[in-house]
Amino acid sequence: MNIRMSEAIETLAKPADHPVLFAFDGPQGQITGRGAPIPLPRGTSRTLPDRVARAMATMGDKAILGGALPFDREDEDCLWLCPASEDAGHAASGDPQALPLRDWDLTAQPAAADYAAAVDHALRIMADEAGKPQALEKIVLARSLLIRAGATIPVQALMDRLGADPAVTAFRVTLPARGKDARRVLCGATPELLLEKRGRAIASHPLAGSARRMADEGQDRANATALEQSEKDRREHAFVVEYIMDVLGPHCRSLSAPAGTTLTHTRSMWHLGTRIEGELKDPDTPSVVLAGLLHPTPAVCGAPMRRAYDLIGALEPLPRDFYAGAVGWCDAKGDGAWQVAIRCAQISGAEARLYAGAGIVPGSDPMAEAAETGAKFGAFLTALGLPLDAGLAGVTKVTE
Ligand SMILES: C=C(O[C@@H]1C=C(C(=O)O)C=C[C@H]1O)C(=O)O
Repeated sequence: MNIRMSEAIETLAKPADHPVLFAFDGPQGQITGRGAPIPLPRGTSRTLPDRVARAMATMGDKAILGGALPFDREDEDCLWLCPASEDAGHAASGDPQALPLRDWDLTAQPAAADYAAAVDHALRIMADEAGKPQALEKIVLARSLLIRAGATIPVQALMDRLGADPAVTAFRVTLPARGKDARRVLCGATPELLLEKRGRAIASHPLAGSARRMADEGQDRANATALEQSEKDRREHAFVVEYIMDVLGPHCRSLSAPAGTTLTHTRSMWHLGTRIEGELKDPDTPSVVLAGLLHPTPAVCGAPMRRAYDLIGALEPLPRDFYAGAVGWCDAKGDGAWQVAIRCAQISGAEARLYAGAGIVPGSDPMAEAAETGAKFGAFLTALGLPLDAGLAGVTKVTE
């Protein structure tokens, strides 16, 4: 499809009449993009800066760009251009009666034991390669849950429930139709800021290193303390900070990360986090271009990046698609916020495919990593009204 951007904006006169193309609700603000479904010309990360520059040239200050970048840099992204308007501040609330889901069944793909076997395989590769050039040092392996419901899954009601946690950004992005999946939506609640830009100022807040929250206060604290003191988790985290500093460094006149990590939390998980802040050399660099350069970070891929990426393709039975890519928005000045697309599902009608991954480094325990992915499904399952630990099916007991 070949659409001139100036034409695209004119055709989108009354955004409130149109379906939601993207919506974000979290610490970086509340943004909704509505309009007739007019995508930016689609393309891969290679052509992203050029496509964005052309769109920006015609945007004026009346438009906003938002959407999703896929995990695989060679796949096509999904960005929409919409008029920025005052009444587009937030999407209408969903029907609160629409959830919990009443009829559902759930299939783990792969099963927890097969996931643990893939983790074990990766650990053996790390052990064999240790000390060699380009040796695999970290890999993030994911698994998925397929949920089939008796009726269409209500995306806006789901997003409202996901957004109840103040630590996360709830999001929904309409994805391009594919085969029989005419209305696909990526929806989730991510705690991880990939990149925020306001003028010259940028920030990133990577997370890596995780522990499950517990209902019992004493156990919950104990999990947090163990995470803070875990040498394995600190190693896992350091790869991400180092990578982000390396990628953003050449674009910044200053960039800094504090020494050590900070403990952060959502309602269902503890994480190690580091807030990185800097000032861009060129304040006009669009936030979406910086997000495109950064992702996938070792928080969702591994180190070295290319080596981990190839192995993910070999060890995971399903394509990640938009999971573990980036979601966000960018205004006409290039300002905006991009989050890591985790704690999310691709929803199509009555089906939702949830994804969760865990970082593997030497010293990881395969079944504990399967349990960690199970815990990461928790927030989404709870929002659907499913049991919090439905994602732990097949995970043999591990001490955490
Ligand atoms: C990959 C995911 O999460 C990432 C992996 C983490 C880890 O391995 O500890 C922590 C936060 C995220 O960066 C996910 O939630 O699917």
